[in-house]
Amino acid sequence: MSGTSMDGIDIAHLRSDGETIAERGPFLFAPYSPDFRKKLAASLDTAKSIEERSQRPGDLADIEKELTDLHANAVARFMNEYDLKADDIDLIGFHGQTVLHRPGAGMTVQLGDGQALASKTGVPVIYDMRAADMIAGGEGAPLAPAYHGALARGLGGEWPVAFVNIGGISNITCVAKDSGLVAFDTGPGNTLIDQWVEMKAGIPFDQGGAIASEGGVLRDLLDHYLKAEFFHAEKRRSLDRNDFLPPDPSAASLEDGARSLARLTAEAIFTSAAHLPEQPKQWIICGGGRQNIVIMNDLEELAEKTSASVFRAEDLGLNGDSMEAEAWAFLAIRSRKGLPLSWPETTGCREPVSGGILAEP
Ligand SMILES: Nc1ncnc2c1ncn2[C@@H]1O[C@H](COP(=O)(O)OP(=O)(O)OP(=O)(O)O)[C@@H](O)[C@H]1O
Ligand SMILES: CC(=O)N[C@H]1[C@@H]2OC[C@@H](O2)[C@@H](O)[C@@H]1O[C@H](C)C(=O)O
Repeated sequence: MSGTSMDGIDIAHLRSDGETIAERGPFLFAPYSPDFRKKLAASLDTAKSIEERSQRPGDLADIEKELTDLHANAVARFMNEYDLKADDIDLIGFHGQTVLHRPGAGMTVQLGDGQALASKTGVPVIYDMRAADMIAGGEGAPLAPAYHGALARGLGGEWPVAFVNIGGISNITCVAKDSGLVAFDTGPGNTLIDQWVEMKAGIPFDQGGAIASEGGVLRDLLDHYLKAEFFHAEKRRSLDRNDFLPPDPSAASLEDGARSLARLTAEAIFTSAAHLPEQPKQWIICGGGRQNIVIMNDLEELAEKTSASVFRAEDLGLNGDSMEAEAWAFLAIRSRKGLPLSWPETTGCREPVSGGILAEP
């Protein structure tokens, strides 16, 4: 799995029948080099000219090849580190890198050559898992909810339970005790914070929220984002990384900007969650944003108003870094068995729909 923050490749090993989780295995993160991150960032602009999803304008074909090779190398490292052979792995779930996501136009593009990954690793690969959902009228995202639902069944405590993934973009899955899942993207996660600290100080992210904790919230800056139609529209929709852009560098000091954008991440989650049929009693936070103490404190403050509790995934024995990669393994198994990856309540598709393409080595 390589997410919208474009920081690297997450690899997780999962044993499951696509319904329940038998075992969560080891995890490895293979970071991209600063050079490759730059290439990926530039590829988002190049991808804007794509009119048909198989097109690879400019250097996108080269980047796709490099990305696939990096994934194959990361899989080899993972197998070596954990003493696994190709025969020990039934399937690889391959997300690829989203470079364009336009649900309104029914188009989502992930770079990544599933066939080449299967040939290089010697393991069957399931890839392109978002496309079928879009053909069925869905947003193409989020897809992790199927896995959040399976994880929730193993938890105790009060219901409903919400899983919030704070990655580049944030998304929520709300699981009620006796009914299905409701899920949607909630707004900016870490991307704006990453872009802001990069722009102002040349650093890739605000480690631990240290910069934000030195700043103050600029309410006007925050309200400008929260006024966006995305938060108030009747219909929930999925986000492209470029749907929200960072503030102008002159808009704030480094610290106040980081503080305000951290607050935005937290308030965006609660503003979007107001569209849920029922408010969660437990909030489980995963994704890199859970490491930002300022975001976490803001979430706790906002949850207190509804007498709900906020947990880091680790508090409940889960792994907030590997969860998305585990989800892609789980989805690959479901795809192989023809089980749904998405439902009307998770992506807005017309009926439950499976998806993904199988590539044999
Ligand atoms: N120690 C940390 N302190 C603060 N922020 C962190 C820390 N570690 C990671 N992050 C943030 O988390 C981001 C990566 O999160 P994650 O890997 O969950 O995103 P992703 O999976 O790429 O995105 P998405 O879920 O949107 O697809 C980084 O870009 C950074 O902003
Ligand atoms: C198009 C796309 O890649 N969307 C990502 C992105 O990152 C978070 C959020 O936006 C979510 O909708 C999705 O990823 C997660 C893993 C998902 O589909 O569940």
